[in-house]
Amino acid sequence: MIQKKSNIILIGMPGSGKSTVGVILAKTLGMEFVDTDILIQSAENRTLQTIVDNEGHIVLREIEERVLLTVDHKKHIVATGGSAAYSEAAMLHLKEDGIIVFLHADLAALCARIHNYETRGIAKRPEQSFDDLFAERLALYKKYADITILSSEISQDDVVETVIREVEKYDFRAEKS
Ligand SMILES: Nc1ncnc2c1ncn2[C@@H]1O[C@H](COP(=O)(O)OP(=O)(O)O)[C@@H](O)[C@H]1O
Ligand SMILES: O=C(O)C1=C[C@@H](OP(=O)(O)O)[C@@H](O)[C@H](O)C1
Ligand SMILES: [Mg+2]
Repeated sequence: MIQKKSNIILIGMPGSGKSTVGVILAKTLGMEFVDTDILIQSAENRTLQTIVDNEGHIVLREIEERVLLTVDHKKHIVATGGSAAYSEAAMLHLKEDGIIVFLHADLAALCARIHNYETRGIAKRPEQSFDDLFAERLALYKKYADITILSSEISQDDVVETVIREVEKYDFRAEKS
């Protein structure tokens, strides 16, 4: 028997809309919302940028993997951080009960939305440009995505509508039981 998925997992670059779209999706579908960046900060009792500043981006990715592997939420919209896709173990764990939705915005749209590239706690090499990070990650997001939504040119509300339309084609149970 095919196990229906109960979560929607949002992945994508910083600025792709995971956190903001995630909240609207949860309200629209009557589901719960969790942002894994907040789970990390609660577990660590410090900000993501503090982790990067003090211990570097690799340690942030390791902490993120640990936290993602503890996620056992049901019927949640899960907004991940942009670096979640570096962990194969974490992505496969989230996929067990989640449809993975890649919010794919192009570089120009992302740059227009992100104004705090150096202070947002991004898990990147210190000298790494946003363009380079985008190129490095694209293959990872594509690898894990069940659904890809092109979100550069459309409003947050239209992204929400598109996600809902696309997940309906999957084995997904959003209804409350
Ligand atoms: N479809 C969209 N159109 C325009 N702006 C958007 C869209 N999606 C998100 N944004 C804006 O981009 C910024 C970053 O969004 P955010 O949800 O924090 O991204 P993420 O969690 O993926 O890093 C926010 O200011 C948000 O309002
Ligand atoms: O892309 C990244 O390396 C990161 C993005 C952040 O989340 P958003 O994608 O929500 O900005 C956060 O997880 C962390 O600071 C690392
Ligand atoms: Mg976010």
